[in-house]
Amino acid sequence: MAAATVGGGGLLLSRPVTFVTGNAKKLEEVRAILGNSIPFQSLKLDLPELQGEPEDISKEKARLAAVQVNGPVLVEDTCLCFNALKGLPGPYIKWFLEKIGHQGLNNLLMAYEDKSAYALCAFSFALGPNTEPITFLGKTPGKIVPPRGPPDFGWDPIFQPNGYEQTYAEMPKEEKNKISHRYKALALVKSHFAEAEYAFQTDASI
Ligand SMILES: O=P(O)(O)OP(=O)(O)OP(=O)(O)OC[C@H]1O[C@@H](n2cnc3c(O)ncnc32)[C@H](O)[C@@H]1O
Ligand SMILES: [Mg+2]
Repeated sequence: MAAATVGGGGLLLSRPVTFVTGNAKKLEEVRAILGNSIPFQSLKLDLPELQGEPEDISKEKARLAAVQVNGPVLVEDTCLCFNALKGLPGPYIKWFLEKIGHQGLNNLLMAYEDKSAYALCAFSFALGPNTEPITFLGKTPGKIVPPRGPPDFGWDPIFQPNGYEQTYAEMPKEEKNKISHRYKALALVKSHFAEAEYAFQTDASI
């Protein structure tokens, strides 16, 4: 069993939460943003790239991860959505980026005045296999610009958040982590964990 109720209304989880991702940069940011607020371990696993609406993709990712881990899991799926293209590439940004790169993504918007976009992060948490995942969304609006800054992480060089002169790539990491789509979604994850009062069974308590 993945979880049991404990005194005080909290849930006792049989294992620590596993954050499943194949992306080292994501993991780095999640670690930096969460600090010690939620104890988790990570598992490098390339889950299938699914199709559909961001929230549904994230939930399905959590279901697949929970089966693999056989315990509580956290996953996330990130979208980069162009308003002129009605939200595309959205969840398909990974392949668009891989195939056409930063310049190609700029070119997609050449026919449009509107360069506005938003970064969307959908975290899903599942207590274990056969449990319905809960999803937390974080969204940061901005615009698509010609690449500026170190090309360390995905599309960071072409995304300039509203209210900033710098792209995500040009900003100090701490600054990105205060305003990012990932930060906003994780703030909701943290609140959920605080409210749910999950307790984690350690070896000592088994
Ligand atoms: O294993 P998972 O967690 O799925 O990792 P992934 O790299 O496959 O990630 P996604 O499926 O969420 O695809 C999102 C794409 O956007 C990129 N990406 C995700 N977050 C980003 C961020 O904050 N800044 C820039 N690029 C990002 C990422 O490198 C992918 O190319
Ligand atoms: Mg992926």
